[in-house]
Amino acid sequence: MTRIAFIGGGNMARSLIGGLLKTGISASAMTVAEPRAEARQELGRDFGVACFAESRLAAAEAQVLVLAVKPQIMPALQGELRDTLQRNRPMLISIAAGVRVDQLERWFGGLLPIVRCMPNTPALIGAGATGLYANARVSPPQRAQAQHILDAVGLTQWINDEALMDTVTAVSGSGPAYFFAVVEALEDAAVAQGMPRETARALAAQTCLGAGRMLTESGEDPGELRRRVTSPNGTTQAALESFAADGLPRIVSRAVAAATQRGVDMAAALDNAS
Ligand SMILES: NC(=O)C1=CN([C@@H]2O[C@H](COP(=O)(O)OP(=O)(O)OC[C@H]3O[C@@H](n4cnc5c(N)ncnc54)[C@H](O)[C@@H]3O)[C@@H](O)[C@H]2O)C=CC1
Ligand SMILES: O=C(O)[C@@H]1CCC=N1
Repeated sequence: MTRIAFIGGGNMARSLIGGLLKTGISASAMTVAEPRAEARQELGRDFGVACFAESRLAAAEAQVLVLAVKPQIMPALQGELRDTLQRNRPMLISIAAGVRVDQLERWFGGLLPIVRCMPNTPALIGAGATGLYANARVSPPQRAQAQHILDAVGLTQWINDEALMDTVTAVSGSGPAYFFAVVEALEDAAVAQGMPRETARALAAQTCLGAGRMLTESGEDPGELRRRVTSPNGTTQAALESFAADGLPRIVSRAVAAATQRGVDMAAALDNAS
């Protein structure tokens, strides 16, 4: 039985643990390191996993360590985990935004198999999207193991060029927030025209779900799906022309560039701090 230790028991770790339990992995195969006593209690109560305040205790028997702390905390884990990593040589799976494989190798040891991945919050409901990148030390069975862990919470895509992991973060990692922001704006626009907020929210949210399902279930190109909604000189065309006049593609591409750059900058700040 592969033993998996989660270092950090926050939102993303909870979604992965919940997903893995649903795939049939036993709670006894998982441990969690989490400094907050209340969070440890909740993890034990909700999932039946053993929780520890100290990382080295949670990691002691694990073949896989999922590093699920905030990027800024990552360098501090090296002291807590050094002995365990030297003894067991587990595979590390980092889900931290921005943090590069060469940084993880510097902090935790260059000989370790390391997978850098970027999930997103829909993982909480099993509808996540994750990009994964592996260093050369990850064996084919370990690659399959890493994929199995992330498959438990949604779709996975391997990325061969690590530089594109910051793009993954900017597209699917942060992406749910973009759609929430569009739904908020749609809702506000409807309210401004006199619609009750509850009705506006229900219509906007269900439209987001319906469009997402058509995209993922029909196999059709998004452009084709858009054209099918757009009657010549109809209402959709009026809205899309307004989007085009306001430069929607440029707005989106600038936002994605800003998010990508922030990931790069976050990693650079860790270089300077560690
Ligand atoms: N929230 C999001 O949309 C996404 C977040 N991520 C990444 O996932 C990571 C975790 O994010 P969340 O789960 O949202 O954060 P979170 O704040 O919910 O969880 C982090 C947990 O780590 C714990 N922690 C702090 N110091 C620790 C230590 N020394 N040892 C063990 N645990 C420690 C904290 O108490 C907290 O419970 C971050 O690196 C983030 O970049 C990745 C994809 C999406
Ligand atoms: O905003 C962030 O930095 C994290 C990474 C992706 C989603 N949330």
